Amino acid sequence: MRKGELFVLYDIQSDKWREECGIFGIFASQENVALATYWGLYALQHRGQESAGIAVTDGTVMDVQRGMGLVNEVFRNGLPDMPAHIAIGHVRYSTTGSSLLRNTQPLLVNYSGGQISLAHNGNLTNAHEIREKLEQRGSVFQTSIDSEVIVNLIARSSQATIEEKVIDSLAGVHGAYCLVIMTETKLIGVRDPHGFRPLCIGRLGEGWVLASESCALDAVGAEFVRDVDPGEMVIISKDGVTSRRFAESDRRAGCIFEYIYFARPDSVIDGQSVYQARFNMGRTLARESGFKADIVISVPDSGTTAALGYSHESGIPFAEGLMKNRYIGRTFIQPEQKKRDMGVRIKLNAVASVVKGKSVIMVDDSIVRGTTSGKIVRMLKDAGAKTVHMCVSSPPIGFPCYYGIDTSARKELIAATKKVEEIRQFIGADSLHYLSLEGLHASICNIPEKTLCNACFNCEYPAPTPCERDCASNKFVFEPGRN
Ligand SMILES: O=P(O)(O)OC[C@H]1O[C@H](OP(=O)(O)OP(=O)(O)O)[C@H](O)[C@@H]1O
Ligand SMILES: NC(=O)CC[C@H](N)C(=O)O
Ligand SMILES: [Mg+2]
Repeated sequence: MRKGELFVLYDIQSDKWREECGIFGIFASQENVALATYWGLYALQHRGQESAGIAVTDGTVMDVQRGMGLVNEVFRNGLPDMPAHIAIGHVRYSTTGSSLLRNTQPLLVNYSGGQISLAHNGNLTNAHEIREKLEQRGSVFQTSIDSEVIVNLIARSSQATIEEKVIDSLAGVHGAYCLVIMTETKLIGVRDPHGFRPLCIGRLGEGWVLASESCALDAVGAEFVRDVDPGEMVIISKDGVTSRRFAESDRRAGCIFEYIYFARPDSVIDGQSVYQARFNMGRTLARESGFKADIVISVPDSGTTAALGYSHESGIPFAEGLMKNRYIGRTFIQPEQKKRDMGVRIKLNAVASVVKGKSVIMVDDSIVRGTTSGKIVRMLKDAGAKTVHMCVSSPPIGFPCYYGIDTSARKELIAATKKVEEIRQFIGADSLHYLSLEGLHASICNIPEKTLCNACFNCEYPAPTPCERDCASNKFVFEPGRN
């Protein structure tokens, strides 16, 4: 580094091609609800690392604290400081609207009916159109996120109760949304009719908890009760929990990538253990690929469970051939350096004593741009690995996601333009095998195949997308951008 040289803050932890948000809500008069939300968000940190926020109410007023960064950074100086019996929280990875302080969630607004706070996981595919119409009718927006459209629609609704206002607001909204909504006296949870994103409900003493994943219920000592159904609204008040079906689902479409990568392996989503699904993916991958080698290694963290399954099925011993720096967070690097190269090297390193002279099967959950796998294959070879067979526990990702995952544009997806053999050459592996879509479905054995969204693999989008799409020519007229 030269003296006086400019440095940029590069968030290696956030250099992820795809994440989404995590939401949490609690109604419990006996608990410190702000603290419980903090721990809940901590457990959901893997779902979004750009910003975090917690909103609380004591029944009369609301307060919200939001900031950029990880949960422990945002609340370094304390939590919202008021006695409260309801709280909601959010960890964000932006899909619509840039990663800015003004776009952090939960949103909190005053309207004629009082105050309302909302946190959203998902992505609305017609938010731009709705926003334009609302602006023409005089609405003003404080953020550039899609989620604010729902808040605005709720505030404008002429329905009498908050439940009716929420239902009214969602009638014309398309895409993916799991919501936690807080009023002064109620906590409301909503899951869109396709059930793209997960949302579950738990019991904590006399109180109730809503969370994106069951691992957050575990973190606060809540007992899992059930998943919120697609098209269902749950209303929690001092009188307990009531449920309303606000829309019929013509096609249930839970995101398949929750099982492959997003969700924590200790979570159970819609009755399917994420760990078991990933382990099965590894076993199926071993049967499909038939590769033989001295050792099976994983690309930590998310490739590890599938690698264990591969080792179990094939009888080839599992070894830790790559180490991940567990303290990886924000790092300063020189702007002219290739960020991702540096990122991979800081994040992962080969264990030469494990891989030297060995033929290696390396299991990872996905290849997106191919940057991670390419660097790691080189790293392993430099450390003395004889051969590297790459096994991927998902099919090639050829199509972007519009339902809450900030996927790369299609042109950045390596499988959109290259065949498997070309990808193998690009990453420098000796062989490459992707899990088949059939093998993937067989691995997620508790969920019927037809109720999952596979659009990133087969271009079969279960709900409207925000662009004109021509599957035959694979041309997208409009790629959703950031603003
Ligand atoms: O082909 P690429 O564009 O390089 O992306 C693919 C890699 O990204 C993801 O891991 P990530 O770095 O998010 O970390 P994690 O597995 O530790 O969560 C995924 O598990 C792959 O390893
Ligand atoms: N990843 C998400 O679920 C993001 C939620 C919302 N669309 C936002 O950008 O804030
Ligand atoms: Mg990974």
